[in-house]
Amino acid sequence: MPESPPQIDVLTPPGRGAVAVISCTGDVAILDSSASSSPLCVARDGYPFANHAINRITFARWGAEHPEDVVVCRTSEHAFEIHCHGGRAAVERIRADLAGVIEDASTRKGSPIDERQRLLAAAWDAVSRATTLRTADLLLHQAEVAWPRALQASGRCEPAEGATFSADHPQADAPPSPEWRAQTLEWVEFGRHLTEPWTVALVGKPNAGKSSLMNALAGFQRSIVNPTPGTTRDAVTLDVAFDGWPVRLVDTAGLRDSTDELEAAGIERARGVIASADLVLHVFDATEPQPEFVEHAIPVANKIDLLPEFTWSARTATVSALTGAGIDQLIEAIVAHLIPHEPPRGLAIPIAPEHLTHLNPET
Ligand SMILES: Nc1nc2c(ncn2[C@@H]2O[C@H](COP(=O)(O)OP(=O)(O)OP(=O)(O)O)[C@@H](O)[C@H]2O)c(=O)[nH]1
Ligand SMILES: [Mg+2]
Repeated sequence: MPESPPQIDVLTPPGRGAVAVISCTGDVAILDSSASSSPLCVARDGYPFANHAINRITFARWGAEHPEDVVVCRTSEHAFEIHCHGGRAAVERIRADLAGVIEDASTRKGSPIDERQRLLAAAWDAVSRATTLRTADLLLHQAEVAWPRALQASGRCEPAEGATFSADHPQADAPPSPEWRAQTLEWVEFGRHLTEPWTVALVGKPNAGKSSLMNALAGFQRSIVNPTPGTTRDAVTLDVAFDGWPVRLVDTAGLRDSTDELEAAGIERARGVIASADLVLHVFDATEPQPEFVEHAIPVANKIDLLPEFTWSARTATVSALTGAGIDQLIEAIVAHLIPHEPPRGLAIPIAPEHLTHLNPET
């Protein structure tokens, strides 16, 4: 059975933090070696990491160019941790550098990381980027069951004549089967959103109650609410979970012709948000005439608490951001719109860019 390649995991949760912790299975000596002239990381005490005691922390500098202060700790003979600045760029740099030396070392050892190992590592990496329990469960199923199975099935691992079949010796460069490819490519967007939230933009005229609605959907005051039209000047985002699905709400500046330079810039930004959102909620004041709706948007009649009675078309959501009436139904409508179906359990779907490249080698 071939050795499994070292696994890199970010242990700190996704999002901003002061410090991030990256764990890596494998020998810490990998930090001392490098295919290029300088080692990946140098301990402040000058000793190679391989000489350091287990569970002792060591201050170190990461990288020769723009070095970064890190703390390295061997946690066992075959694992170590790197504690670094919690910003996304620092984490990504260390992860990429580590992946690079692991790949170099495997190639030098004459056991290059094959396609199957790379695809499985990418799936596990996606698991570590889950932001909700629901997506974590789906991603775990992908990494633990669906992808390993897909890489054994569909003719990918047909043993050569006379050879014994082994799941650990797949035919690394065999193309994905056309049946699986056709089925799984339907789930590209769904798979992407398991690690990146769906975006829902709230747009509409000034004072319609977009910021109030964002706060009502979130359950707390995120966006400034004011009777003065033109209060929100720039897009305000908030990450929430609806029914366990990660959703990024984007509150925008009210859409109107404005001579105010700052407000006009905000409105321009709002149009950009509309173009890139997965779903648009077009919020309007229910006491005012119904506007012409943004294409593909869900119309949302707000302030229904001010109306004794109302009749809107079935596709219009009716809410009061003030009293909370209709908010739960609106959340249900948002979820039904964003996630009308889920892939069948067991089907391996693309959850990392590496999976897409594997399925579409020409791109
Ligand atoms: N009665 C009632 N008032 C509401 C409701 N929602 C918002 N308002 C009021 O309407 C006014 C405008 O609300 P905002 O949430 O700031 O409106 P907006 O659409 O974000 O406005 P801009 O940022 O200026 O584009 C505030 O005075 C809110 O208190 C509602 O459901 N019922
Ligand atoms: Mg606002």
